[in-house]
Amino acid sequence: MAERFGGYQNEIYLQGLAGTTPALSTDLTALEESAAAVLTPEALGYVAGGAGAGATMRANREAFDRWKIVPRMLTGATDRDLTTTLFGAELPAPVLLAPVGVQSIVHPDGELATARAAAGMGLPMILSTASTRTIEQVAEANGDGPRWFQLYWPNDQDVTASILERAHKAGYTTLVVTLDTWSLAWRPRDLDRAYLPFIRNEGTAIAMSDPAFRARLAKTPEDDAATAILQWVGMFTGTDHSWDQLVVLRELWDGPIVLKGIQHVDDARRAADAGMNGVVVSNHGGRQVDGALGALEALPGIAQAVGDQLEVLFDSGVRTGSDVIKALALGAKAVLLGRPFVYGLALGGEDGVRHVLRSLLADLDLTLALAGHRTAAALTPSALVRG
Ligand SMILES: Cc1cc2nc3c(=O)[nH]c(=O)nc-3n(C[C@H](O)[C@H](O)[C@H](O)COP(=O)(O)O)c2cc1C
Ligand SMILES: O=C(O)C(=O)c1ccccc1
Repeated sequence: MAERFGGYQNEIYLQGLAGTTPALSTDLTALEESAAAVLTPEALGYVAGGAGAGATMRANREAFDRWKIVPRMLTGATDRDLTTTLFGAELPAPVLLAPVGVQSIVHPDGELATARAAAGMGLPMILSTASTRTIEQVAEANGDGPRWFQLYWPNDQDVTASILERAHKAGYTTLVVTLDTWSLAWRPRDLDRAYLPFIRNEGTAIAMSDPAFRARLAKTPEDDAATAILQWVGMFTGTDHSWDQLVVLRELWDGPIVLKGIQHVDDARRAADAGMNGVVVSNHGGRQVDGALGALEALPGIAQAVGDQLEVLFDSGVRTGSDVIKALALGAKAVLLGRPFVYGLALGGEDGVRHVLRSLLADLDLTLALAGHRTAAALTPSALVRG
């Protein structure tokens, strides 16, 4: 029988009989405000901030608000099935943890806490290239949980090859190549504080522990951190690539490859033509092109064009169970959860991330049921109306 994620609701009410209420809100949209009380202004600005004037961050939410669920009655939705299959692996629910760099700025356990919480739920964690722990440390914390690796594509092929080899050896199964952040956007909340985590050596652990990266340095990062950091910035940011170069990654990675940051139908088609296995329809949570369309607006066209050839995933603005339902109904196979789990991490470490995931899945399970659907995988646009 499928796992009953909605059970978290009963658990919370029963704990209430013993006088206990949840340590963190069950309203994931409220967590940013709670996290503001525990984070430094720099870390909060980095996580919550977006590009430019924040128009695309707002557009992400507005795009969800434009679609409404039309609930159906007496459909026999008592026993739900949230499972989905991605690249041959069954997931308990259509949710992954988005790649988020520099997690030590919000909690000392950083990516290790996230890896433990994700493994406990059986949901894939996507480890960022800008992690504050090494590929191997996160794999160990993740144990037998599913794990994917996100690549910020270096401009050095030996370093790329070395990082991908390490990820493969450490049991990361799927490669996510992020295309929309080859350079950081104009982000006023960070600029006004002159705050950039990785020039303070936060989020560079993977490169600093990499033999190919270290071979490029005259002195070790331990002896000369400043030079190593500049080398990191030059190698991992500022270089765009081209569609032709994807063949290199195909040669270096023996497993599914997913392109993240796809927003145009033609780019989704090019991904399919280039032999890629999936795309994440995403605008990076409004952190890159201010004025770009809400990510959900891009989803239906892309799903229609390539959904039969590629796994179409989605992120940017997912906050509730109904958001997940909308994205699935509009053609996503699964969604990536971003900022909400980072706030959970900030507020409660591993327990905080687990609470956020359990809350989202309980909300998804109950909302799916009450909207009259038994399985998440069978959702179609007919579950929605544009209002
Ligand atoms: C603090 C922060 C760091 C991020 N770091 C990365 C990263 O290292 N690699 C990546 O592909 N995406 C990164 N992202 C983008 C997320 O993977 C995801 O696309 C985004 O958070 C979705 O938007 P949402 O959080 O508003 O739902 C980051 C997002 C945030 C908020
Ligand atoms: O801040 C981001 O959105 C992001 O993707 C990133 C890029 C480089 C290092 C850390 C995070």
